[in-house]
Amino acid sequence: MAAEGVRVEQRHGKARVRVGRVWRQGGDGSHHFVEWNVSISLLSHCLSSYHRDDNSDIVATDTMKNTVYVKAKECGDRLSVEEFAILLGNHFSSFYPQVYTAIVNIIEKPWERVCIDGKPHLHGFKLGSENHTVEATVQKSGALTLTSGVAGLALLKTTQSGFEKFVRDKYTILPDTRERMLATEMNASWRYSYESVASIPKKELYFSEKFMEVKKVLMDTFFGPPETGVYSPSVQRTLYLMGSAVLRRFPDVASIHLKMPNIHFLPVNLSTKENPSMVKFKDDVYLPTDEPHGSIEATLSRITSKM
Ligand SMILES: O=c1[nH]c(=O)c2[nH]c(=O)[nH]c2[nH]1
Repeated sequence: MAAEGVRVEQRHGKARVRVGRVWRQGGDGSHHFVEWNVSISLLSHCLSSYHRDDNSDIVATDTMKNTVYVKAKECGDRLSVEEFAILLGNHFSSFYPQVYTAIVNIIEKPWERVCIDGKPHLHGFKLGSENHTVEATVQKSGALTLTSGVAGLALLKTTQSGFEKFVRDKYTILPDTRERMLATEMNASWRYSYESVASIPKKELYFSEKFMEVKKVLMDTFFGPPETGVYSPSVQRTLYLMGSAVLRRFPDVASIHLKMPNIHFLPVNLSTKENPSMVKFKDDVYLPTDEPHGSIEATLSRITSKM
């Protein structure tokens, strides 16, 4: 809507609502625990608050924050972070007449059950490394887009990687190689094909299981078999193989975005006039670097033939 010749596109929400939830229902006395960082963004008809001093249509962001805790409390049974995001999105878009779209982002921290003397601890957890992310967009109609992801998955292999026959011009100094380290800190996100809240699988913890399986396919493809590995001719090629393996394996994944920075480990060579080979690089001593790094990303989806 335009007033006074000014168009307003707006949304409002609450960012970084942190919640921990324990479920103590295990028959064996075991506890389950999640830690979520929830961000909510609502698209709603509340232009009068921008145009005039009229807040009568605003859902207070403080109320959104409270709702996260109320809904966490109400979830008496364990649920996946995806289900919680959809539950919140569904609530906001259906409870308030003026809200037409709710976008819920959640980051789940990787708390993992510890093993003591080889035995899973009933209530002890340690923090792993990569986060589980989700974005659920829920429309008032019940239409859904659901994207899950893994953030900060650091992977490295010490061989079976090279880079050769690239563009060579007067600015190029990088030599061709068939022997280098390959390291990345990957962010991957994949969109599920479920298009409505009603159509998501009812199976308990379905998306938690999928998350583990997708991560496994990504890692298996990056590393190859344990004894032999698999040769990577470029980050681009490895990224493509990882993403297409996920599309092949999971019919309900419609597309996947992979962001794979190429984190460089530079060969170390040190010399003085007196000692020209103080340290001579023989694929052994490296200088790890954060910056600059290569940045390589792509989105893969199936080509559907229009027959
Ligand atoms: O796998 C790689 N892809 C590149 O695009 C690139 N560019 C570069 O300098 N090294 C590499 N390695």
